[in-house]
Amino acid sequence: MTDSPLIIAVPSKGRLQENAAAFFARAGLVFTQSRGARDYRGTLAGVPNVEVAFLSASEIVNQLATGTAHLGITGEDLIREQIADADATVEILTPLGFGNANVVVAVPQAWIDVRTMADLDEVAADIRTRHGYKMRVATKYVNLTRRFFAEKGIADYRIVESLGATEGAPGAGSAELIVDITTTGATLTANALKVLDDGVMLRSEANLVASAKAPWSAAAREAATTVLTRIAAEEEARTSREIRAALDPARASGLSGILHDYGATLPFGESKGWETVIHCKTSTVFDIVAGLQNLGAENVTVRAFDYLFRPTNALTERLLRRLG
Ligand SMILES: Nc1ncnc2c1ncn2[C@@H]1O[C@H](COP(=O)(O)OP(=O)(O)OP(=O)(O)O)[C@@H](O)[C@H]1O
Ligand SMILES: O=P(O)(O)OC[C@H]1O[C@H](OP(=O)(O)OP(=O)(O)O)[C@H](O)[C@@H]1O
Ligand SMILES: [Mg+2]
Repeated sequence: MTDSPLIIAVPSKGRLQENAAAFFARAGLVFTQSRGARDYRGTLAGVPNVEVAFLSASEIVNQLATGTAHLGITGEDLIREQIADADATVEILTPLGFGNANVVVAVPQAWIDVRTMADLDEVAADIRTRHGYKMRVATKYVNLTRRFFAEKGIADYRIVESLGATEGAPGAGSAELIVDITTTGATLTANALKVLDDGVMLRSEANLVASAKAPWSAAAREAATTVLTRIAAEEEARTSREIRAALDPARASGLSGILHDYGATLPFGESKGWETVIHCKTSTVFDIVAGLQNLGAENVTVRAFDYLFRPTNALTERLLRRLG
């Protein structure tokens, strides 16, 4: 236990696989897969005490919840659906900007008078009197659906658990409406379904998630710190730029206003001569360049980085704070 390795769960199939692999690669984290192994497992090149488990997005949630894996990439929809008290069990370290999809309530387009969740009350009553059964909702998001319908005051319905092709259920006659995940809406449209106006239950994306239940040995913490530090350095690099310019020392006092206005810094301290080096957020580059030119700066260059390592980073801090 004192030196049990860090286990990172990575999507091995489906919507998140490619983006997750690209995300780790950008951070300089390269998987080496042990071929022929019984287990679908790997390691991280150059980072000791790490085991990589290649799993489906839904199994990753299970392993984070039970503490079998320490870190994982998975969709927030699955976290909220599969873990009853997610905030007590896992720490969502950061959203990753891919795997975006909404969990929605959708009904047949033919129901022209049904636009909101409140309208479902009348639909349920109508189905009861006409057919003698409860309104049926097809979904694999059973827990999210129960929670959302309760919040909206809809109680007279029954869930029909669906394991695939949920959008086909109304057409097939096995349910009246559905709850499912959607990105482009193409599948809903192809099945003549529409999302209710207030029917977006959750806006989901892929997240980097830590388990609060896993055995966080000293070795696992150290490996996690290495991994998170690289991920943070890649993100910091992507969102930062370096500006270099020749600035007359006699006019350098004008610099502090610019730095203050745009939250920029002098990474090497105040310039001794003409050469001035600034770090700033990517979005502020051209405003700062204009400010420098107003001060008479010349030969202004802007550069991007591969990695930018700061003394601390939000990801590692967040994890260590949670682990106590
Ligand atoms: N259409 C979509 N666009 C973007 N992300 C999606 C989409 N559908 C699902 N996702 C995200 O990817 C996660 C995994 O979905 P995916 O369908 O790839 O899983 P899977 O491993 O194929 O498992 P299953 O066979 O149960 O669907 C979803 O829970 C969601 O977070
Ligand atoms: O809004 P859209 O862009 O059309 O995407 C939505 C579809 O994508 C997912 O299915 P997937 O293709 O993963 O197949 P699955 O049902 O086998 O998981 C989801 O379950 C929807 O059916
Ligand atoms: Mg799928």
